This record gives sequence, structure tokens and C-alpha cells, in this order.
Amino acid sequence: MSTTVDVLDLNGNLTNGTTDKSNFVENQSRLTTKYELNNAVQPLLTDLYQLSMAYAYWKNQKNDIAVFDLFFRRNPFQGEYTIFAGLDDCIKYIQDFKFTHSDIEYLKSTMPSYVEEEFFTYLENMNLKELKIYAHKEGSLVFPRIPIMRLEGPLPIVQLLETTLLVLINYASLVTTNASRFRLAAGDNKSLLEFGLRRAQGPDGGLSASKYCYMGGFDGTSNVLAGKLYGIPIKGTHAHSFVSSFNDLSDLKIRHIKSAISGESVDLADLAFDYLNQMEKHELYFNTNESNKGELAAFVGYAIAFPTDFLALVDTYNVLKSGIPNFCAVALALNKLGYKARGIRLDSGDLAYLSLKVREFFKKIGKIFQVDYFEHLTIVASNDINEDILHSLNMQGHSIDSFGIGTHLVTCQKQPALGCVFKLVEVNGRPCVKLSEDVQKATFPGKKNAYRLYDKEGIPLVDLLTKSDEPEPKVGEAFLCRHPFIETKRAYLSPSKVENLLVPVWIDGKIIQENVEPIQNIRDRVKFQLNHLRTDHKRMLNPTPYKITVSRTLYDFIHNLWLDYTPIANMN
Ligand SMILES: Nc1ncnc2c1ncn2[C@@H]1O[C@H](COP(=O)(O)OP(=O)(O)OP(=O)(O)O)[C@@H](O)[C@H]1O
Ligand SMILES: O=P(O)(O)OC[C@H]1O[C@H](OP(=O)(O)OP(=O)(O)O)[C@H](O)[C@@H]1O
Ligand SMILES: O=C(O)c1cccnc1
Ligand SMILES: [Mg+2]
Repeated sequence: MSTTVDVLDLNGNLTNGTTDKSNFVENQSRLTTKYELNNAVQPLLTDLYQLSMAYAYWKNQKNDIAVFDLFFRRNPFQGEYTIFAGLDDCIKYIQDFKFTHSDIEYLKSTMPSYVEEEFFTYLENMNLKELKIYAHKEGSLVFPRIPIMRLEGPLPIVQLLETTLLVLINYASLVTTNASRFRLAAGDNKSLLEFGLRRAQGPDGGLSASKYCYMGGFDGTSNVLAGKLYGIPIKGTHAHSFVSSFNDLSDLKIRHIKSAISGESVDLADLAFDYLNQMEKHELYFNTNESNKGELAAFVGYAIAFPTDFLALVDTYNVLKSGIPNFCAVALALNKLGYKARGIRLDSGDLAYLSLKVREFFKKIGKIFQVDYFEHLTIVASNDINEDILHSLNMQGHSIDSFGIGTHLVTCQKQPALGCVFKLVEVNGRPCVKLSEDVQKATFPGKKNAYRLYDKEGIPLVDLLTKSDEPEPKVGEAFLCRHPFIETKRAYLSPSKVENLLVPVWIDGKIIQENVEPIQNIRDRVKFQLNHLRTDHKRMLNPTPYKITVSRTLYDFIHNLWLDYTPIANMN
């Protein structure tokens, strides 16, 4: 059968013509493959004004060499640090940057009719061979006003990259920073699982959240596609629906399981029920009439499906009177057959109180039935957990081993956006200034280098901006570091280590491979750098700002320029 359809080919081109159905299906599945590479990230994923400016630059033959800085002005979450993420995605975008034929056709159809044909040829032939990108290593700590990225190249081309680079960096850095704050709050010895896909801002937001929460210090995600695409460990339990789908033990169509000890087939439901009755005789404050038999059946069914990975959600009816006794009955039955249960998940109620009560219950059962590992069974907690709740649970005392966190992690409840900006700082060697009523918003003009100065313990002391043509600070030599705005704040520093922060990642059409790394390295860097940041910069309440400074030369240069560009007002 033949039909006429519009199909997107792999380059995003529209092919309009006659094709048969099987061909259409094949194209659809190829699109799915393309989706894995995130086909939304392409040159047209930008604001119209970038293309309008590109035309106006082109029309004015303004192909000057420009320098742009990408930076933010304030740390998110009322914190004093940010983690830079998204570089790998930026480089993929840069590497693939090419206007397709269908992009050009679309632009022709929507831009004003007097836009000249040669401009579209210019766009179609555009490449990034003259572009240079310097950036912090992904996973580094970054601070306000210190450029995260510096881009050099033809003005219209670099300008065209602004929006896409910002969208790739802003959320990635925000959610990585958020995840790292949850990690700091939970402590190193807790497992943190990201459960946010269902609450994320669209499918792409969900995928990014999973990737960057892992980078920020989470241990795994429930998002299966993120596991496949990024190699992140996938983890999970089960939902309440599985429990409530069973009414009682007679619902079980399969009751038998093979003993890992004897190999014989044993009725797990009978064995669990028997344990439930035995448990009731001890002082455990529940009785079998009150415990829910549908829940017991669900746990038996789940244990039959996952005998070596049995972890049950215990709050569908009543945690201490039903969920925990039912779980323990099944876990004891599994134990008798040579299988170790994993633990439980709590998803409502007072998580601190319940976790302590559950631990107490496990300890008692472990003693009564002489099963040592029972007291160490895993307790997972979930339900609208945020950073403040993690701190509060620590203060109260709890016995939770693992947190499943979704909504507030991926939506970044405390602050929904990071304000990275992209500002022109130099054209053909001439510094460019953007003034503002608020001096904090004025840009630092000119091409600059950025350094981190360390003390002898390897702890960062300050970040320092210099003009790109002045000598870099040297180990063991006193360097005058100035507050960028306040004249009286300045100090000499003799660093034990000097790190050049803006390393080349894309030079004249080529990736500098050693500076674009796999996710695991980046995750390790986040951990290492956070461990080496002074505690007072990381504390939750009123953290101390980390100092960002400028050299004497840069200080004089920018202050003189600001003065030059600000006319003296006439008051009468
Ligand atoms: N000990 C605790 N200290 C501080 N916050 C807690 C504690 N235990 C639970 N919370 C939080 O309190 C909030 C309780 O929310 P809510 O009242 O909607 O839950 P619930 O009624 O227990 O459960 P649900 O409505 O989902 O059945 C959640 O954000 C949860 O993470
Ligand atoms: O609470 P979050 O941090 O977003 O973590 C993910 C939540 O998603 C699941 O249930 P869902 O919220 O869909 O339903 P429920 O609240 O009725 O359990 C899970 O049980 C968690 O509660
Ligand atoms: O695996 C889980 O327990 C899970 C996954 C997603 C959302 N809530 C819970
Ligand atoms: Mg919920």
C-alpha cells in the first residue's frame, strides 16, 4: 500500500513524497535511534534574535573577532558554590553544528522576504573551524563572575551559540549542584536514588536530571533510558499498586519456590504464613488478624519473582501492624530456603520515627529467629523529601539507609533556574562594556584568564581574574588579589598551587580530548572538589562567600573603562 507522508530523515530534513508503509515504519524506528542522541539540540534550538543578529552582522559585513564570557552572577539555593555541568553536551552540539537544508528552507519561509539569498548560503556553509572554546573542567566548582567558558571567534558565529550553550549549561549545572547539596545533607554513607522522572519538566528534563544527579553524587536512578544511555546504575523497588492488586493469599497462582539449600519446591505462602503465626507469639505488638493478607500475598508474589532481591514497600496499610510483620514473615521464609531479603521502603508517615521502630523490629526478629543480618536490612525512605528534610532527619536521628528522591530534586524546588549569561567582552581587541545601574551587573570587559590559588593543604583560597596579556601568578610568589568592586579589600597571596581554570576544549575545529571526560571522572571530580572546599562555604545556613578577586592590572583597567563609559551627570 502506498501513502503520501512527510517524514523527517536522520538529518531532520523533511522528505515529502510517496513511500510505502513499511518504509514509513522503518523511518520512525530510525527516528527513535536518533532520539537517543537528543535531536532537539541543533542550530535552530535558539532564540530568533540570534538569527536576526546574524543577518544584521552579515548585512553589515561585521565579521570581527569576538570574545564572549559565559558566567553567572549568584550561586543558587542560597549557597556559596556551584558545580559546572553540561560541557560534554556543549561539545557534542559544537561538533555536530550544521544548518541542514530543511533548516535553511524553514528560515527562508519565515524570515522577511528581503533577507538576501546569499545570507542563507552563508548559513548553510557555516562551520566552527575558527572557533576557540576554553572552559572549566566539567564537574568543577565555579563561582560568581568567574567565566565558566570563554569563546573566541567570528562575531556572528559565536553569537549564534549563545542560547543553546546556556540551555545546555544552566539546568545541568543547577541540578548537579542541587544533587550535591542533597549528598552533603545525607552524608557519604547513605545511598541516594533519583526517582524524579515522572515529575520532571518533560522527557528531556527527566533524562538530564538523571544524568546530572548521578554526576552530583547520587548512586543511581529509576530512569531506565538514562541507565542505557549514560551507563548510570538503575535501581528501584515497587509501587503501592502491586500490593493493592492482591486481596488475599488465594490470589496467588504461583506459591512455590525452589529452595536454594535443598533444591526442593516449597510453598512460600504457607511457610510465610506459618512464620507470621510464630511471630505473633512474641511481644511484637501486632496480631495476625489486623495484618493485611492481600499485602502478605503481594509480598510472597514479589519474593517468588525476586528471591535474591526482595525489597517490599510496607506502608500501603499500616507499617508497624501489617507491612513490617508481613515483610518479616516472607523474609524469614526466604531465609529458611537460603535466600537473603534486602529490606523495605517507607513512603509516608514520620520517616524518622518509623525507621527507628522498624529497625527495632528487625533487631528483635533477628534475635528471636537467630538471623544475624536482619538488624542490617536496608530501610529505604521516600515521599516528598527535600534538602531541609534530610537535615531535619539527621537532627532527629533515624535509621534510614537509602533515600529515594524525586520531585524536589529534579525540579530544583529551592531555585528553579540558574542565571548563566553570555556576554560580549571584546571585539577585534577592543574591550566591550555592558553598564548597569547595579554595579554588580556590569560586565568585566576584555579577554581574561582565570586562576584558582590553593594553600599548602590543597584547599582553594580564592579565584583570580587577570587580563589575558599579563603574567600569571606563580607558586610561592606574593600576588595582589583585589576585591572587584571594593577598593579597600585587597590582600597579597603566595599560593602553594596555581590552577589555570579555563582549559582549551575546542580549538579551530578540533576537540581537545583530554579535557572532555567520561561521566565517572566528572562525578569523581565533583566529590573531590567538594571534599576540598572549606566547610563554611558549604554549610546550609548563611555559608561564607568564597572570594573571587581580580589582579591590580585588571582592577584598574575595568574601573577606568566603567568611568570612561559613564558620563558625568549634570545636576541642574
Ligand atoms: N521525621 C520527619 N521530619 C521531617 N519531615 C518529615 C519527617 N517524616 C516525613 N517527613 C516529610 O513530611 C512530609 C509529609 O507529607 P504528607 O503529610 O503529604 O505525607 P503523608 O501523609 O505521611 O503521606 P501520604 O499523604 O503520601 O500518604 C513529606 O515531605 C515527608 O518527607
Ligand atoms: O516523592 P518524590 O520525592 O517525588 O519521590 C518519588 C515518589 O514517586 C512515587 O510515588 P508517587 O508520588 O507517584 O505516588 P504516591 O505519593 O501516592 O506514593 C514514590 O512512591 C515516591 O513517593
Ligand atoms: O523504584 C521505586 O521505588 C520508585 C521509582 C520511581 C518513583 N518512585 C519510586
Ligand atoms: Mg508521592
